Amino acid sequence: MASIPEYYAGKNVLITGATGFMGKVLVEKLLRSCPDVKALYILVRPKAGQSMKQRVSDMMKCKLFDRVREENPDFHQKIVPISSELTQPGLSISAADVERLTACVNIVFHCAATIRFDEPLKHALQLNVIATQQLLSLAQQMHHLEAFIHISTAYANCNRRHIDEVIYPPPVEPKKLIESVEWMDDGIVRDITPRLIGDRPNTYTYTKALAECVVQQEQDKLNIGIIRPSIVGASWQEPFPGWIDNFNGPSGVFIAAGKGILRTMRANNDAVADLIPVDVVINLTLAAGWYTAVHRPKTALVYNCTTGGINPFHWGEIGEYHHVMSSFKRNPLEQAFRRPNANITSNYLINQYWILVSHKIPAFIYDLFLRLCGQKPQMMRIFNRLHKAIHLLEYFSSQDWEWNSENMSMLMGQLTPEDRKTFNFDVRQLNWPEYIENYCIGTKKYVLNEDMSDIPAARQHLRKLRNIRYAFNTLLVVFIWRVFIARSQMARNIWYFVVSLCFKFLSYFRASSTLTN
Ligand SMILES: CCCCCCCCCCCCCCCC(=O)SCCNC(=O)CCNC(=O)[C@H](O)C(C)(C)COP(=O)(O)OP(=O)(O)OC[C@H]1O[C@@H](n2cnc3c(N)ncnc32)[C@H](O)[C@@H]1OP(=O)(O)O
Ligand SMILES: NC(=O)C1=CN([C@@H]2O[C@H](COP(=O)(O)OP(=O)(O)OC[C@H]3O[C@@H](n4cnc5c(N)ncnc54)[C@H](OP(=O)(O)O)[C@@H]3O)[C@@H](O)[C@H]2O)C=CC1
Repeated sequence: MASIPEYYAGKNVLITGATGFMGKVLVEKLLRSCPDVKALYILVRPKAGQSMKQRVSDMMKCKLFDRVREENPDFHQKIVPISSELTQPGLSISAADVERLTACVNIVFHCAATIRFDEPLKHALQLNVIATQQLLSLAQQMHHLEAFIHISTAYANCNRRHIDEVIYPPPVEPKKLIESVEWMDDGIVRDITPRLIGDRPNTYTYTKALAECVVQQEQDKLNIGIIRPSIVGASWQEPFPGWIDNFNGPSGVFIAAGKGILRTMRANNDAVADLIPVDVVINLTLAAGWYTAVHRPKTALVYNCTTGGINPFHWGEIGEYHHVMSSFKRNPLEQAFRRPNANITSNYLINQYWILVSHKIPAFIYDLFLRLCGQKPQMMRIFNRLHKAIHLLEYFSSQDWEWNSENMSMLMGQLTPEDRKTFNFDVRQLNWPEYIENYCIGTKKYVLNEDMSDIPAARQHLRKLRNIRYAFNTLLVVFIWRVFIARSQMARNIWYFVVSLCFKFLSYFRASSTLTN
């Protein structure tokens, strides 16, 4: 049987979402580890005033491609951009491009989606469900298609506690919902959204569940694989540790904590923090593409791509052992607002207390200071945005899910020893403290584009912040002393009583230690 690189040799691959976080890693890994792949057709739209070509050329200059660029400087010749806006009829692919794709594509990876939690339902439906439907229709016209791999999310069924590798019945028949929403104006759809999504937290998980159902409906006509990653984080090993390029999920939280802005967050310390490195997801995806094409399973196979059941890591471990905080103290971010020191609690009231004391009051004081210096206040605005993001994420950090990941283990068993190394998705080998350290460094280097040579200056800045805190605390004690204690006879009596008690306690200890010696 062909190995994974042998299978992809000479194949034409179609990828949606190639300009996104996971899509880029998929393109890079295919080019690097399957060097004989024939061509990668990527569906790209023009965006933010940039043409499709410009976007693709910028993407290929990205540091992520350094390794493949070194190994094969002409790698870009294998990338064929196809102009496409997925929310438009026919995915707005030109007739000539449709002809080209249907004539040659052998395998499709569908990564594109809107992953925003606050996306209006109509738009989320358009992109996550209708575009998937349209892509499936296009796939059916492809004469040489061998596999269709759809990227879903492990949280598509987050309304369940135990999630098997099956496609659950959809909350509503997607076709009916699409037809009804079509004629409604945006206001009506907004009003009925909470009723529709029911016990799911957002339109993202809801539409991803519907998309799985749409994909399943084609399982008799296509060879389908569905990958369900949990919380996708920075790369573990490939192409280098710690690569990350966005603020989504935990990355934004880590950065906010590293900058000393985020000081408290609600999470269940005992719940599993089901992070999964992006390179693990992509290795599994490529292996699943190979397996689906070679073995042609009769029904769509679902792969829960998670770590919790195999090598669990808990939110409490991030807080308790301060993996994130200690990493940012060793490798501080530039111009931190305060020293990194975030507290994780599951208690709503304690969290609210810290939000007031450690977020709102410092933001108010800082904004006051900015106003006095004649500058525009900004901290309160930053905190409001942070609270909005955190509020949307807390659903995922406050609960526990159990995913069955048997298909992931089954797939691993099917690989040759060589493929198991090249396309490693064995998360038992993952060392969490080391991974989190590289993740934090990755946010500094690749998301914030900060230079590692500035670390001594950043450490100096943290020392300055610590001295400011000591000075502030001393001033506060003196102030409290002056205002509350020095002015009241009773407070003074209590104070002297406490001091004399401490003194007696100390004398007793000194005496007893002299006796034992
Ligand atoms: C030490 C403690 C550890 C505890 C750690 C717990 C982590 C618990 C993670 C669970 C995670 C589950 C994940 C499910 C797994 C999926 O299946 S899928 C993918 C997950 N999807 C996402 O994470 C998308 C979530 N993000 C959103 O929906 C939108 O960005 C938001 C949060 C609604 C904000 O929307 P918006 O106000 O329009 O703003 P947007 O333009 O997106 O960003 C505004 C600013 O906020 C920043 N920002 C965006 N996202 C974030 C963020 N997550 N955090 C902070 N800042 C952010 C942006 O950088 C931006 O800053 P500027 O560049 O303007 O300075
Ligand atoms: N990140 C995560 O934690 C997780 C992600 N997933 C799933 O993985 C997949 C990839 O996620 P990720 O890479 O993080 O997401 P990104 O947001 O980084 O990428 C989304 C991709 O979809 C493309 N896209 C969005 N809208 C359109 C459109 N209208 N027309 C054409 N292309 C469009 C984007 O293109 P453009 O650059 O033009 O915007 C981009 O390439 C998604 O299906 C997501 O549900 C699952 C679990 C967790």
